[in-house]
Parts: sequence; C-alpha cells; structure tokens
Amino acid sequence: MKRIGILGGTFDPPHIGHLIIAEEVRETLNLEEVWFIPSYEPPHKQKAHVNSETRVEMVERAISGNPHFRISTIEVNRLGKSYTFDTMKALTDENPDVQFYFIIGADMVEYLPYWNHIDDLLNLVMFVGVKRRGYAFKTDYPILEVDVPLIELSSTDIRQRALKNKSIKYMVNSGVEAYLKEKHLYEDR
Ligand SMILES: Nc1ncnc2c1ncn2[C@@H]1O[C@H](COP(=O)(O)OP(=O)(O)OP(=O)(O)O)[C@@H](O)[C@H]1O
Ligand SMILES: O=C(O)c1ccc[n+]([C@@H]2O[C@H](COP(=O)([O-])O)[C@@H](O)[C@H]2O)c1
Repeated sequence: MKRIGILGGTFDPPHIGHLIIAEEVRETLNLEEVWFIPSYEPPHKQKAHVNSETRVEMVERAISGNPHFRISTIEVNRLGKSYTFDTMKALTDENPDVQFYFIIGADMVEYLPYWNHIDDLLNLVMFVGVKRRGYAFKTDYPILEVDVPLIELSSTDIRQRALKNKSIKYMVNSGVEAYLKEKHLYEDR
C-alpha cells in the first residue's frame, strides 16, 4: 500500500504552520506525499474571507518547491459544504492501493465527535493529530499523534496582521507573501 498524507484546510491563507506540520508528519510516518485539499465551504465555520480560486492559488504557491507536496482541488470542484467523509470516500474509491493519513491540529482533534459520518470516516483513513497551543489533545478516537514543533500561528493571526499593515514575512512563504501584497488581500479597504 502507498502511504499518502492529507492536509485539509481552509487555507485562508496558508501559513508556515501548515507546511511544517505536513513536512514533519510526512517524514515521521514515511509518507510518499502529502496532498493539500483546500475546502470549498468549511463544514464547521464561517465562510472563508477570500474565494476558493484565490485560496487554491495561495496553496499552489505555498507548496511549490517541495516535491512531496501536491494540491487536490476535489473539494473546490465539488462545491457545497466540504465534508471530509465525501472527499475521502471518493479518494479511497479512486485509489484502492493507498492508505490515507488525515492530518489535523489539536483544535480539530477535539472537534472530531462532531464531524459528519465520523465512524464511517474512521474506517477510511487513519487520523494523525498534532499539538496546537490552547487545545488539549484529548480524544477517545484511535488517532496517531505525531510530535511537531509548536507553531503559534493561525490564518486568523495572518489576516489580522495584514489588516493592520503589520509584517507577515516568514509567517507565510515568500510566494504567498508577494501574492497577498499584489492582490491587497485581507487589507482594510
Ligand atoms: N499552527 C498550527 N499548529 C497545528 N495545526 C495547525 C496550525 N495551523 C493550522 N493547523 C491545522 O491545519 C488544518 C487546516 O487549518 P486552517 O486552514 O483552518 O488554518 P487555521 O490557522 O486553523 O485557520 P483560522 O485561524 O482561519 O481558523 C487544521 O487541521 C488545523 O488544525
Ligand atoms: O467533515 C466534517 O464534518 C468536518 C468538520 C470539521 C473539519 N473538517 C475538515 O477538517 C479540515 C480542517 O478544517 P479547517 O476548517 O480547520 O480548515 C478541513 O479539511 C475540513 O473540511 C471536516
């Protein structure tokens, strides 16, 4: 079986926390690749601040340069609410030779009981949790924990900094930083 990691997210915008957890989990679990899947509409929180085409462009820029990282547009192509069960059902049907490892931060570990079709989803993927400041890593589900450096960054922080015209250098990669500036994303308009 091939071993592939999945990092689903809103990526509004993608930041170095996403890249570091994906790379750490890839290396620790010896995964061939990690696929980044931007959601069209997050199932559990408010709509993203920028449209899905823009978030896809940002993820492409964020992952460029890492030959193990790919993007899948399965959720933005499907439209509607991006339930992970629907996505992973389609991906496991299309790729019967792959064991998928679905990477989540500790905020999502706590939220797992509320995911759509969580029991069926647990039969499709192995969840991999990483720690995140402010969230206890507590769950009754059988998930793998991978130790990663604690990155105190969120997309919310980046949006707030952009709004206040504060530097986001090194918090997002340079391609994403240039794109945010060029398109004036998240700025006060
Ligand atoms: N700094 C981080 N440390 C650990 N996990 C993270 C970190 N940032 C994001 N993640 C995880 O990456 C996945 C995608 O996150 P998402 O795109 O929603 O970013 P976010 O920073 O949580 O966004 P927002 O602040 O807008 O809610 C989620 O599983 C989330 O838990
Ligand atoms: O399917 C669900 O019910 C579900 C509920 C909460 C989160 N998720 C997925 O978890 C991933 C991280 O979510 P987010 O909003 O932090 O980007 C993303 O792929 C979401 O679609 C999925």
